[in-house]
Parts: sequence; structure tokens; C-alpha cells
Amino acid sequence: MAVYTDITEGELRHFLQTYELGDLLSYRGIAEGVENSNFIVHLERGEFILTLYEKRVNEEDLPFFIGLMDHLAAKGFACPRPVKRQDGTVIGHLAGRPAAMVTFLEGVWPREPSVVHCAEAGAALAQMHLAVADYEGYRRNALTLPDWRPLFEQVGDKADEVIDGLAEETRAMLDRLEAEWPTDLPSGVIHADAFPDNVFFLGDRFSGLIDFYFACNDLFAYDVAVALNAWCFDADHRFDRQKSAAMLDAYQRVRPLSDDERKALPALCRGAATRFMLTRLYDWIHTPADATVTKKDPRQPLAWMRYHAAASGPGAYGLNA
Ligand SMILES: Nc1ncnc2c1ncn2[C@@H]1O[C@H](COP(=O)(O)OP(=O)(O)OP(=O)(O)O)[C@@H](O)[C@H]1O
Ligand SMILES: N[C@@H](CCO)C(=O)O
Repeated sequence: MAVYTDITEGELRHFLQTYELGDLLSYRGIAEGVENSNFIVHLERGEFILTLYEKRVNEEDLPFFIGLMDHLAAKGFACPRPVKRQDGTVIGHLAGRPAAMVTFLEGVWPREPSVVHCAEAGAALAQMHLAVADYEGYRRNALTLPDWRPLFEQVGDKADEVIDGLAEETRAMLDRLEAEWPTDLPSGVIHADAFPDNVFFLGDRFSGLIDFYFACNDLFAYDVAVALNAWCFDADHRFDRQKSAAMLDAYQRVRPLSDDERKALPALCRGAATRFMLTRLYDWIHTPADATVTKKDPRQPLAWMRYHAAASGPGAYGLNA
């Protein structure tokens, strides 16, 4: 459960005085997520999600994330809407952390994504990529190619204590990525963490995207690569081409990929797998033993990395070469 910062009822009541949402009826910490502390807060005016922003979120980036959710919601894209306080601002402070409330989104994330879920997620991602066209905020991706090697150096040879041989394998992958990384592809604001646990469904239908706290400006096709990793491997780390073909097909019905984007897909998938392997590895080693959080296993994205290392071209993803 991701509650790094706990709050007392008194602190919460004090914080809620800055809103016009009525009395507090109940609240509880949310038993999911690894990045921020989240609470579901039941007020007279309804249910809301309260987030206390933790280590990976810089306070100066919050206006970008909040503005993005506002922008997308105003365009009719299904995502949480930030809640304004009495003074018109969104970001406050609670228990020493920056904090904000957003609207509660109906739906559940798919524990075992089906081909239909993958297609829905692909279409939703493409809709987001179109909807950001006139968003004026800019945020550099702080977890892209130039950031991976420094992140890895903070783990260094401890990597081998987690998985034997991992340090050398990662260095070789970073060398390869540095040589092949595409730069000249369509870009804009991407979600950058479109995993199943951030995509809600009502039945088989997409009902909303959450957790925009890695959103940044980067290649649209990189966002697709993140989603292919996150949705299309089964529990035994086997890649399911039917799922990837469904995701890519649905994505392209909304936003067709260019030839260059298609060609770059294997490299982008290698990079996305490496990014999640590295952050999970870092957290595996650095998360305090007393933190109330279920750490994510770096072995899973390592298996993704290995699949993409061997991928010869777009055909490996069910795309025509
Ligand atoms: N707007 C919302 N409406 C309904 N539930 C939400 C909303 N935002 C968050 N949640 C719930 O809180 C959980 C954790 O939220 P979130 O994914 O934002 O946390 P996180 O710590 O940033 O997670 P992650 O590990 O995905 O980065 C979600 O799985 C969902 O159950
Ligand atoms: N989606 C990420 C966690 C949030 O950074 C992962 O699965 O590693």
C-alpha cells in the first residue's frame, strides 16, 4: 500500500477547510500505487482522491500535471479533474507534502487485460495524443535516455546482488540504446506510465486514464512502446502479438503511426523496458524497509527487455514490416 506519509484526521480536517466540499464523512489510505500517498476522501459533496506528492514529483512540476488534467478533461477526455480550493488554487500542503484533490473516476483497472482491453487502451492513448496538441505546458522527460545511465550508476554493481549478471547486461543495453535512439519523430505531451493500473474500465469499455505524474514532452511512439510493454506480456513474460496488434491497430485508427515511428518501435520498446527495469531496480535497493508499499519486481521488465533485444522489426509486434 502506498502511504508513505500518513495523515491525522485533525490535519485532514484543517486542510479541507480550504475547500468548499462540505464536511468530512470518512477517509482511508489507498492500498495501491508505488509513487505517491493516495487517500479516498468521502465528503458531503462526494468522493475525491487526495494525493500527497512524494519523492519523484517535484513541486514545480505540479502546475504542468494539474494543467494537463484540466486541459484533457475540458476536451472531453476521461480523466480526473483537479478540484479548486476557495482561493482558486489547486495545490496545497498537508503533513509537510504538496497535496491536491482530484475527482473520483468510476471504473476498475483490468487485473488480466484482454485483447479488447488492449485495443481500448491503445485508442485512449491515441485520443490523449491528439487532445494535447494545443496544451501549452512543457515538461522535459526526466526519465529518458540521458537519465538512464546516471540512474543505473546509483545502483551500480548492487544490480548483480538482485539478479546475477544484470550490471553487464544493463550496460550493454544502454550502449545499444545510446547508439540507436530515435529523436526525429512526432512528439508532444505523453502519459509515460500507461500501465493497466492507470487505465480504468467499466466492463470492457475504457472509462478513464489516471496518474499523470510522469507526463512529459517526448515521442508519442515512446508512449506506445511503454503501453506495449505494460499490456502485452503475460504472467510468464511471454509477449502476446494478438494483444499488441489489437493495441496498435486501435491506436492507428485514431492516430496513424508514420513509417519512421513503426520502424523505431523495437528500439523504443527496448528503451521503455529498460526505463522500468531501472526505476524498479533503484526502488528495490533504496526503498526503506518500513515503507508501506509493495515493491515492483525488476525481473518483469528485464524479461521485456530481453524480448525486445531479440526483436528484429515491427513484425515482432504484429505490425506489417
Ligand atoms: N481519480 C481517481 N479515481 C478513482 N480512483 C483513483 C483515482 N486516482 C487514483 N485512484 C486509485 O488510487 C490508486 C493509486 O493511484 P495512482 O496510480 O495515481 O498512484 P501512484 O502511487 O502514483 O501509482 P503508480 O504506481 O501507478 O505510479 C489507483 O490504482 C486507484 O485505485
Ligand atoms: N508503472 C511503474 C510504476 C510507477 O512508476 C512500474 O510498473 O514500474
